[in-house]
Amino acid sequence: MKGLEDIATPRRTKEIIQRHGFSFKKSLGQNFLIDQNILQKIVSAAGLDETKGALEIGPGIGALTERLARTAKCVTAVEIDQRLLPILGEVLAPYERVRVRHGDVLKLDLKEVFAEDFADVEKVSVVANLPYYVTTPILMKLLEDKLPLENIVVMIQKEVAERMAASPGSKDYGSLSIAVQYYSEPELVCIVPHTVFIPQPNVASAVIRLRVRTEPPVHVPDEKHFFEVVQASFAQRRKTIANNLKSRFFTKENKDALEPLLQSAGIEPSRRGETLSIEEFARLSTLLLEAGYI
Ligand SMILES: C[S@@+](CC[C@H](N)C(=O)[O-])C[C@H]1O[C@@H](n2cnc3c(N)ncnc32)[C@H](O)[C@@H]1O
Repeated sequence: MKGLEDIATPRRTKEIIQRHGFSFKKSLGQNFLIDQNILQKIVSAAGLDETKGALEIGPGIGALTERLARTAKCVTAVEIDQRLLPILGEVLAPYERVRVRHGDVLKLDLKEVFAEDFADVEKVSVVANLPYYVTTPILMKLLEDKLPLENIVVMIQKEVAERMAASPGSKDYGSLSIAVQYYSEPELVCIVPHTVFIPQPNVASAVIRLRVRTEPPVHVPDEKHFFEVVQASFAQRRKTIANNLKSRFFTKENKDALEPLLQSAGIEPSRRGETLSIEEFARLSTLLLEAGYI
């Protein structure tokens, strides 16, 4: 917007915060962005244009929101902290296509939000600098609700981003990698230095893009059972897949049935869960279900 300094500069952010007497709440994961380049990278990674909508979670004082408002057709931003509402009302006043909703995103009916706010846009992406204390529940809610999303581009803790994008065989690969990769194709966009935030978080950060899949990469007869098998396989990382599955799904009487079943899925019983691909987990959970063990 002409004549208006961007929110995401150290000077304007401090000015807004001081003028409103705002104090950061660590318990709400409040680390605000003050760097134009990072904001540009986040918005570009989302592939927005004037036909698309953006859902932001946790707008703070609007640093990212104003960027989204300049790029997308419409923006909905959900903020839990009531103290930020008057600030957002003021700083976002120049932008017409922004709606701020007060509430906890985890309690919100997002299908309803989509129906009300995004009825006239072709595609919607979630774009956010997430509160780190609830990263995984928020992302799993977005993915499991099967919302019609194109991309999810979020700033999160670097370690969590690496786990989401990890491949089989890596130390970061686990049930979170499989859950995220079942619903999306993750890609690390960039690692972010502490200096782009006020106040600076005490963990490293990264931006990740999840391209939301229209169809999962594997077919499983029952998603709940599939994820149960995945969870069980990583229950104790040092144990073999056979031992983890025996402890979870088998009894003393029937445990000998597991090894032939693993063999028939093409999986050596001595392997560890962290070496199995999503396709192997799909085969395994289907066989376990068909044989009546789960
Ligand atoms: C890391 S800050 C990001 C602020 C702003 N987007 C920025 O980049 O400067 C996270 C924001 O999420 C808000 N928040 C925390 N928990 C939330 C929840 N459950 N639902 C909605 N917003 C939440 C916080 O109040 C804060 O404004």
